[in-house]
Amino acid sequence: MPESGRVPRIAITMGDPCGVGPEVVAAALSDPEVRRQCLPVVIGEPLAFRRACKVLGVEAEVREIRSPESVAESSIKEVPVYCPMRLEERDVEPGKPTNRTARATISYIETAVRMTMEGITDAVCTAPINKAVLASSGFPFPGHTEFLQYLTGSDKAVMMLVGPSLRVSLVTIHVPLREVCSLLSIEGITDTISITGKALWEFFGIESPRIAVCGVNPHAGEGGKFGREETEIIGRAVKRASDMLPFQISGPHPADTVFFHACRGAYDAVVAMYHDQGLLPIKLLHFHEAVNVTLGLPLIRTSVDHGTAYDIAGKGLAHPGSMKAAVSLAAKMVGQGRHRREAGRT
Ligand SMILES: NC(=O)c1ccc[n+]([C@@H]2O[C@H](COP(=O)([O-])OP(=O)(O)OC[C@H]3O[C@@H](n4cnc5c(N)ncnc54)[C@H](O)[C@@H]3O)[C@@H](O)[C@H]2O)c1
Ligand SMILES: N[C@H](C(=O)O)[C@H](O)COP(=O)(O)O
Repeated sequence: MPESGRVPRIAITMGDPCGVGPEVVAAALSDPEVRRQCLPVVIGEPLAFRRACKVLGVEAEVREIRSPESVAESSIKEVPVYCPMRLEERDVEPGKPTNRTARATISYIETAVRMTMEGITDAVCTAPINKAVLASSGFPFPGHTEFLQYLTGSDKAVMMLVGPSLRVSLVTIHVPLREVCSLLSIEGITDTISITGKALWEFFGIESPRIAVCGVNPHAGEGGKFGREETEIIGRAVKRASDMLPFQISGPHPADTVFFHACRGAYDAVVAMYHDQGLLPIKLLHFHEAVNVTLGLPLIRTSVDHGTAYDIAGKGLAHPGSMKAAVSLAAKMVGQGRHRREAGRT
């Protein structure tokens, strides 16, 4: 079947098997609406997935597949699970990861990316990893975003969180607050605006994206009195991006009010300067329904808006809303991307 006709195949990584990942994946895949939109393949440990199904009372037909290609043979009723690295019971105990758990977690991401780059699957959707656990096992990347940039050989990856009424992209991602201002550059901000606008057009069906860019200081610097980043860096990036790109770009806006207007429909996305500036408003409004999307890669990647939540892992308490939304958005992005490519050919 041609790529354009097939139901989107989504490689869903289980994330840390000791976190809430297995539960939210199992719950999401038991939702008929999610299943209608895609053919999923779970990349992770079957022990953890079966345990999650049991805790939730989900009756899933779990089929372990021996090779990634076998996903194509799955029936609509089954949940194919591919396991690139076997673990034992002691490695998947909720809240108690081991070094082997960390290595397996990394192998799930590598496998999902490889499958998608090879065209076996159409998108990657990831359940949460624990960054501190991975770091203590020697993993050199701060999170998925930076690892995916490395695995796909991309120049830049942009983190965008997508909620029902707000989309937010970040200029800096997993860095200490004290380093943020020294990491802001005209080029970096311009590239973030550019990648954001292109993604809004390609994957979200927005013909002429409206992008608001935040300042970093109180009142966007108050004309230089509260900081000069707005006049010397951010304002120049907004000017350069407006000259170069076919989008409606404005700013620097005071960050304390721009999100209020954005979530009421004034903008299609807000570009924030640092992690909590952008993620705080969206998680406040949309925790359990927002999706983390990585832009700038040669593949589609979505993820949940929450972490491993060890405090509730294995108890059947984790809200699956963000995981459902992440799978669903990945499928929609596959469809919208195909639509744009096909329209470009006609
Ligand atoms: N997509 C990802 O891989 C991702 C996203 C965010 C955080 N993390 C990582 O997760 C780890 C823990 O991070 P954290 O403690 O800051 O955030 P967290 O999201 O794991 O937990 C924060 C709070 O929210 C609750 N919570 C989280 N998910 C929930 C859900 N689905 N349903 C109900 N309650 C939920 C937790 O119980 C906790 O009280 C860190 O290593 C962090 O880096 C990973
Ligand atoms: N910054 C994200 C959040 O707070 O939701 C989260 O840490 C996930 O990041 P990666 O997708 O890079 O793992």
